[in-house]
Amino acid sequence: MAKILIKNARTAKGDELVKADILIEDGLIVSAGGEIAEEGDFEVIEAKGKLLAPGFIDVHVHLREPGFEYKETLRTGTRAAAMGGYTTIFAMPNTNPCPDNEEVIGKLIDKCRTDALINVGFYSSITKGEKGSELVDFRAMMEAGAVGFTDDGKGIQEAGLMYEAMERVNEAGGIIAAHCEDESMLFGGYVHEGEYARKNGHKGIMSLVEDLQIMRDTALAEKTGARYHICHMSTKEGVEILRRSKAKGARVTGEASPHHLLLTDMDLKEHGNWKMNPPLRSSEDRKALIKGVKDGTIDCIATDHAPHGAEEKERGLEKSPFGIVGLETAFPLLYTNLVLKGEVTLERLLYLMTEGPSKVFGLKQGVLSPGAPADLVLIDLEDEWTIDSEKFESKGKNTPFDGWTVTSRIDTVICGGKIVNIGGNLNG
Ligand SMILES: NC(=O)N[C@@H](CC(=O)O)C(=O)O
Ligand SMILES: [Zn+2]
Ligand SMILES: [Zn+2]
Repeated sequence: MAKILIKNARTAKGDELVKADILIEDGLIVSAGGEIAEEGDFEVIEAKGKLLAPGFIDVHVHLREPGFEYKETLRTGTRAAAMGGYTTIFAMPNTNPCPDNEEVIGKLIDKCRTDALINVGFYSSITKGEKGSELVDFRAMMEAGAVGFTDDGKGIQEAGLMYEAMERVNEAGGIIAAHCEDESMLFGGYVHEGEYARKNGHKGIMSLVEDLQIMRDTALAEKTGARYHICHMSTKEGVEILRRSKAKGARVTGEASPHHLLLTDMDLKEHGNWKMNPPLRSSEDRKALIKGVKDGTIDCIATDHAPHGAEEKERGLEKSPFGIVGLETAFPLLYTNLVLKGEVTLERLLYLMTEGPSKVFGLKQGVLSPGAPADLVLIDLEDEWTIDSEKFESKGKNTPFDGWTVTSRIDTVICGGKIVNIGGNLNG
């Protein structure tokens, strides 16, 4: 494989951008930082001061294959990811069939060889068919390549079942990623129980729906010693419980999604594109998530990219399915609205999209060190553009951010030493 030298890029160090060249060969980083002489037989990419970072890692993506190919496929979802600067994504198992056995997960891993533009990892479900009763064979699923275990889309309703799952996942050396939702506490709610729901006559979802399972599961993780990761955290109480559990030494981590970091229930509109699970919460919740992002309580940012058909999302807040897309807008939205507004540093944001998730799942990606996979992104931090969902590579156009103007654009994406996105043109 060809050698590539990227000249005159810049990396984020504290509040500064420092000049960096990077040399890659055979799909790996050979050296990074400082100046590298232009001698030898390699392709040179002139970065012209663009920001260089490890390719982004998103540990929470819905690719919808098999079973819901009209919403997304391995191909369209990984193309969307490559547009967003991602080089590694983990796909959720709420598909049909569901990867709860070696055969289904094996087929998905195989199909990625032809269909995926970037690295894809697959979660196994925790229970057979995500039905919440019979546990999968955790060891066998890990041997078949599962990156973790989740029943995402649903919470595990019984404490005893989660306890047993943690015991077995721990024995197998795996990690549970939990969608926290106590269904007995829903009472028909579909948006946050807050000001917007009250004013507009909608049924609310209490924060407790999420917090009760976070309390229960952190207690179970403390008892069992299992690796436990909280998906799409949305409440201030949840952040505080995670902070306390970490202080006790439990092996617990958490992720937050761009929409929960940027929007509140008062941003809701009467359209399905503002409906997701967990729902947009209050401004105190949003502030607590940002605090968690800054102080290290929250370990990574994950989009929870959840594409749906346009007609499904036309059914309004009450009747449309939960979920919004996120892969193609995450970095520009967060850079524009958190970094440029002084809420979070660029270095911290990048950490949460690279090394943070890499550490949670024990990956070799996510760093710019010699020997690491050459998964890289170059970003133009000055370019200003307006989000237009019609231009998405994703089949899902369901975003509340349509029409938002953002600063920064993903310019080049290299995955395993191969250029997969150059100036928005995808390769492969
Ligand atoms: N987040 C969502 O609102 N929807 C997800 C399921 C999930 O992540 O819980 C989906 O599969 O559409
Ligand atoms: Zn979920
Ligand atoms: Zn999800």
